[in-house]
Amino acid sequence: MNEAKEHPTTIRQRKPAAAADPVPPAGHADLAALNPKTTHYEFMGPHGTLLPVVGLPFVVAGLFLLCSPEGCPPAPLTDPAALWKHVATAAASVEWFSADAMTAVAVWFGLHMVLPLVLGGKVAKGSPLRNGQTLSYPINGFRALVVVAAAMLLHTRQQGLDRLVWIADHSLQLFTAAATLATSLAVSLYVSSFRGTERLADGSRGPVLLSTTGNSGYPIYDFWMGRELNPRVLWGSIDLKYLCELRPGLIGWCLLNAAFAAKEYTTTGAVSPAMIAVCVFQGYYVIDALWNEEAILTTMDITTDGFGFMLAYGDLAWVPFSYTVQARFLIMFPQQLSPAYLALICTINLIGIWIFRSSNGEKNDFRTNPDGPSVKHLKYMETKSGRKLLVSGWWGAARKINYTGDWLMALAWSLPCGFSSIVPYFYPIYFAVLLIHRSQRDDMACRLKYGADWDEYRKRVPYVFIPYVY
Ligand SMILES: NC(=O)C1=CN([C@@H]2O[C@H](COP(=O)(O)OP(=O)(O)OC[C@H]3O[C@@H](n4cnc5c(N)ncnc54)[C@H](OP(=O)(O)O)[C@@H]3O)[C@@H](O)[C@H]2O)C=CC1
Ligand SMILES: CC(C)=CCC[C@@H](C)[C@H]1CC=C2C3=C(CC[C@@]21C)[C@@]1(C)CC[C@H](O)C(C)(C)[C@@H]1CC3
Repeated sequence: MNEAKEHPTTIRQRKPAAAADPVPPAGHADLAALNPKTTHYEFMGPHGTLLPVVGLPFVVAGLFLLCSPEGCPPAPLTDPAALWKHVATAAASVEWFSADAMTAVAVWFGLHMVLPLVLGGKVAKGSPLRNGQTLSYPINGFRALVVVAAAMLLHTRQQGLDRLVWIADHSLQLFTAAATLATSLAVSLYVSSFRGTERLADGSRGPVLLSTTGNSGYPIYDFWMGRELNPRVLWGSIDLKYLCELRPGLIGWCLLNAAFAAKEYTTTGAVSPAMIAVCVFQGYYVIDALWNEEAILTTMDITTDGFGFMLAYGDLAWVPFSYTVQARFLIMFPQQLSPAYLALICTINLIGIWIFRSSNGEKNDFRTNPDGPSVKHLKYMETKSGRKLLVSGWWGAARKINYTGDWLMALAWSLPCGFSSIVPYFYPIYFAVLLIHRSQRDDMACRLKYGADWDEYRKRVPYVFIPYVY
C-alpha cells in the first residue's frame, strides 16, 4: 500500500515514512531541521495575537451580558453608550465565579481524561511525524457520548431535572471556570514545551516535537498558536490536543443545550419546537463529529497546529459556551414558528448536512482508497508530490465546498430564533469569518505542499465556496 493511501495526511514538512530515522536527531543543526523556526505569521502577526488572547474571553462574556428580559440587546446597536451602560451594569450584578462550577468543570474534564482509557474500541494511527514517529489515538469518542447521555438520562429519570436546571442557571460561572481551566492548560503547555526531550512513541527519548506554525520565538504568538505539536501526559497515553478537540467541548455543548431545554420545560411546561430544532440540529452535528472521529486525525488542527491558547480556549470554552447562544436566547425570548418556516429551516439544515457530509466523505474515501466504488468514477490530477487532487465531484465544484455545507447548517441553527435580535446570529457571522480565514490558511498550506500543481488545481477549480459565484 502506498503512503498516500495509508496516511491521508495534511502535514506540510515531513519525511516519507519509509525514510524516517527512528533515532532522533541530536545536534543543533539537526534540531533546527526537526523544529524549523516559524517565519510566516498568521492571525495579525507576532504581537497582534495579544488581541484574541485578551479579547476572546470578553466576547463570550459579552454574549452572556448583552441580553436581558428587556431586549437582546436592550439598547440599539447604534447607541454604544447605552449598550455599554447596560453591559457594565449587568457585569457588576452577576456572580462571576463559583466553587461548585469550578468543581463541576474539573470533574467534567477529569472524566474525559479517563473515558478514552477505559472505553476500548479501535486504535488509529495518526499521520507520520517529522521525527519519524507515528502516534496512536483511541477512537471511542462516540462511546463517551453514549456513556454521558445514558448517565444523564438515568440521573434525570431518578432525580428529575434539577441538575440540568442547575447547569442552565450557572452557565456563566461554568464558562468562567472552563476559561480558567483552558488558560491554565495553555500556560502549562507553553512552559512545558521548553522541557527539551520527551518520550517518543517507540519508547526512546527524543527532542520535543514543535509545531511549524507556533515556533517563532515570540512568546505571545507561540502561546496563541501552540508551541508543542502533540503534548501527551500519563506516559504518552493521553494526547491532550486530540482529547480536547472533540470530547469535553462538543459533548459539553450538547449537555448545555439539554440543560437549556430542561430550563425551558420547567419554566413553561413544554419544550418549544424552536428549542427542539436547535438541540436536534446541533446534537446531530456533534454525533456526526464523534461518529467520524478518525477523520480529525487529518485536519490541520491535529497535523499542523500546536496545542496552545487558540485550541485550548477554542475547544474547552469557546465552542460549548458560544455555540449554545441560540438555546440560551430561546429561554429568554421564546419563538412561535409556523410549520412552513420550520420546514424551510429543516430543509436548509438538511442541504447543509448533505453537502458537508458527502463532500468530506468523498475526500476521505478518495484519500483512503482512490479506487473504491464510491470514488473510482471521479477525475483527479496527479501532482509531483505523488498525491492526487480531485477535480470532479464535490471537489471539482468548489475548493472549499465542505465549508459551504457547514455554514448552511450554522445558518439553520440560528433561524429558529427569529429576526428580532442579531445576537443568536453570532455563530454564523463568526463562523463565516473563521471559514474564510481557514480556507486561506489551508490554501497557503497546499501551496507549500503541492507547489505549481496547486496553482494548476486552482485554475481547474476556480471557485472557493459557491460554484459560479465565488
Ligand atoms: N464547527 C466548527 O467550529 C468548525 C468546523 N470545521 C469543519 O471541519 C472540517 C475539516 O476542515 P479542515 O481540516 O479545515 O479542511 P478540509 O477538510 O477542507 O481539508 C483540507 C485538506 O484537504 C485536502 N484537499 C484539498 N483539496 C483537495 C482535493 N481537491 N482533492 C483531495 N484532497 C484535497 C488537502 O490536504 P491533502 O491533500 O494533504 O489531503 C487540504 O489540506 C470542514 O468540513 C470544516 O467545515 C472547521 C473548523 C471549525
Ligand atoms: C475563535 C477561536 C477561539 C478559534 C479557535 C477555533 C476552534 C474553535 C475551531 C478550530 C477547528 C475546530 C474544529 C471543530 C470545532 C471548532 C474548532 C476547535 C470541529 C471539532 C467541530 C465538529 C466538526 O465535525 C469537525 C470535527 C470537523 C471540527 C474540526 C475542526
